[in-house]
Amino acid sequence: MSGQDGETLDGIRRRIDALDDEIMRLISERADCAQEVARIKRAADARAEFYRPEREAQVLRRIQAANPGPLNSEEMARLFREIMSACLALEQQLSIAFLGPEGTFTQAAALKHFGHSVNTVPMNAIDEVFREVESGSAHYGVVPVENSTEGVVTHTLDRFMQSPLSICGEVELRIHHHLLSTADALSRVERIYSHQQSLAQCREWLDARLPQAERLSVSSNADAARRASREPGAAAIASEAAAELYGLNVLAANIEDSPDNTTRFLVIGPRSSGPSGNDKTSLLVSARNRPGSLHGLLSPFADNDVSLTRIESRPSHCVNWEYVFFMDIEGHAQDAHVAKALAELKQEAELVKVLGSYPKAVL
Ligand SMILES: O=C(O)C(=O)C[C@]1(C(=O)O)C=C[C@@H](O)C=C1
Repeated sequence: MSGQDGETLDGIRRRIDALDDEIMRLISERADCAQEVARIKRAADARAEFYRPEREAQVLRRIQAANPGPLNSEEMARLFREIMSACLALEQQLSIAFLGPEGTFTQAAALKHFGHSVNTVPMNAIDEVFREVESGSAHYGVVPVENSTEGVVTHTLDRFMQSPLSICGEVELRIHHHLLSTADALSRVERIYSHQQSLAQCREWLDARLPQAERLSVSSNADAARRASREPGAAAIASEAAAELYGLNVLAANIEDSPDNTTRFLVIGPRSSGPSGNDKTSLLVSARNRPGSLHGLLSPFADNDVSLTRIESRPSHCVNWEYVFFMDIEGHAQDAHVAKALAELKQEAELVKVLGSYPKAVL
């Protein structure tokens, strides 16, 4: 057998072997560099942070911009994410608390962000993820914050009102829902378990294809998959990972109503990230109780050319009928124009808490 210019299959495979040797040598050299970086960080500060989200974002953005193909940029970044994950594990073995159980989209988001060389630790609730990181039992946590079709996860926003933790990253994940069951046909499905957000995201498909089946909301899609694996006649709406983990058949794939159904997750940790050159800042702001106060909260951004990309109001839980605003703005709190806007905002607002500055999601 020979290729276009007469090279035999054996010949190409010999070339691949030689390239693999070279790739391995280069990865090992890179890992040596990471160990050297760790020594420098340790010498500078005994309690040094080894994980540097801003540097990781810069590495991945540079790789995506320089990628010559034929692999697409997302795929190339995914490979480098794993190399970096393995290098970081040589510096420090990270444990990452996530909203479990095993097989949730939040776990997929944690692995997408940190790569597979970390320990992911499932928690039963968003509150427990926060507590695990607050107590120092886990280095970082990953929690869902908003979905493109169903809106914000209010539990996560509310938890920031009391938490000393900062946001140090964000992850965006395209969400594909599958109908999973031990049954082998749709006609045998009597009950469907899923998280209420997933049931909502597949409402039209369910109305059209399984109108007679009972819909039951449970704490997570992975919990739904676990139930479906035990109960005849039951199905779950969950991910492909959950299908594998619980040994279920995919009765129907990609049943979400919106084809670009995306969920955004936040990475929480003891401090926010340094500037990466393309960042976001999340704020918790409460207005003074006087006329025009909302206008006063927004004008510092307009006056300093800072884009406000999201504003969400939530009851403050301190005083009845008082509200706090969660805001996302473009830029890092250390960028001069953002720092100026924040200083002006502090003059206007009752309270301004910077929840964190962090690199915009890369992949
Ligand atoms: O540059 C650093 O600070 C490193 O520790 C190296 C490295 C990498 O492998 O590129 C590893 C971990 C950090 O999170 C960021 C980058």
